[in-house]
Amino acid sequence: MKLYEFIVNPQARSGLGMLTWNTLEPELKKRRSDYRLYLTERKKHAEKIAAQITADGQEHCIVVLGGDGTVNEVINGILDPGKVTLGYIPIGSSNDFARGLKLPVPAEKALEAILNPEGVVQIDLGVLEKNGERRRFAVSAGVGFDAAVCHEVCVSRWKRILNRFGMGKLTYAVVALDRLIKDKPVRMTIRTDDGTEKTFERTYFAAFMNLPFEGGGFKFCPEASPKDGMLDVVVAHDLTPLKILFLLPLALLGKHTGFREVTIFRCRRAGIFTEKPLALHTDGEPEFPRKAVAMEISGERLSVIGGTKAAANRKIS
Ligand SMILES: Nc1ncnc2c1ncn2[C@@H]1O[C@H](COP(=O)(O)OP(=O)(O)OP(=O)(O)O)[C@@H](O)[C@H]1O
Repeated sequence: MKLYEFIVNPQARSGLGMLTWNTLEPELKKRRSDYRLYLTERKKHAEKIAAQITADGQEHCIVVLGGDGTVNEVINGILDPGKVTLGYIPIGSSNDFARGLKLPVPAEKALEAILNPEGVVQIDLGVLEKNGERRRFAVSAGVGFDAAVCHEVCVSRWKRILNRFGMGKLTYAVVALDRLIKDKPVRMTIRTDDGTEKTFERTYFAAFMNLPFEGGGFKFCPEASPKDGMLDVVVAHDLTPLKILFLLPLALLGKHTGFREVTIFRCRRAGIFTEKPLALHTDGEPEFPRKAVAMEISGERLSVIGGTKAAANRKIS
């Protein structure tokens, strides 16, 4: 019988993680499923747990119950992504991993799809490289404004307050407005693996995307695919704050792409250079600010349990 290793973030979405686990565990017991439970106790604990589980070099089925941040920690702890099948029960505030892969969101449905899998999707993983250190990402990594928003969301009391009303996603909008007033755009140069160099004089952010959505549903790179071995890059530059306010709602629908202040391109690897250290994130988790970083598609692939048969076989664009 398959052993499911459940890594549960009890604090995801301000405590919903534990409540959700408590409603799902009886179902596992009823079905006599073979499972082990690991509750995360602090930041980066999921990474340690995933490292311990996979240290034997064998194949494992790891089920994550949490948000995008917990998924990020788990993929960074895994020894060899090629030997892991990942199930996901999305209960975070943003859920861009589930959204991008069209995974079922209601916890009962997500569990059902994991226990009775009708297919898996093989996805690429991205890597952010800084000072010799490598961090994998599944959804996206960003430099600048979007990362500064992630930093602030992590410490924001708004997230706790809005999560109580099931509106945690709104935190990103509230914090983004605040940053918009405070942050000044900077000069950024991006060098890609095909030898192209692009310089943007007044850059708000650059996001390197493996999946189409980040920030709780912003469809920044509508064509991003986790299966094409490429990163889709979106750069927001030369904007006025007013124009950003105009474009952000359009970005929820992926309708921001035709504007000249939004540059989108594709690459396998990119070096990013800025005049001052900028905030960074991988899958919404803040990283230490740097002036020079690299992003790339890692070449590793991870199997993710799909939803229904239709979802598992559906072409993920
Ligand atoms: N027991 C814990 N106490 C406090 N923080 C924890 C605990 N376990 C994990 N964490 C941290 O909680 C953070 C957020 O977790 P997660 O991403 O799962 O939920 P979320 O923030 O609600 O969702 P999303 O990332 O989708 O917005 C992660 O940075 C993780 O390290």
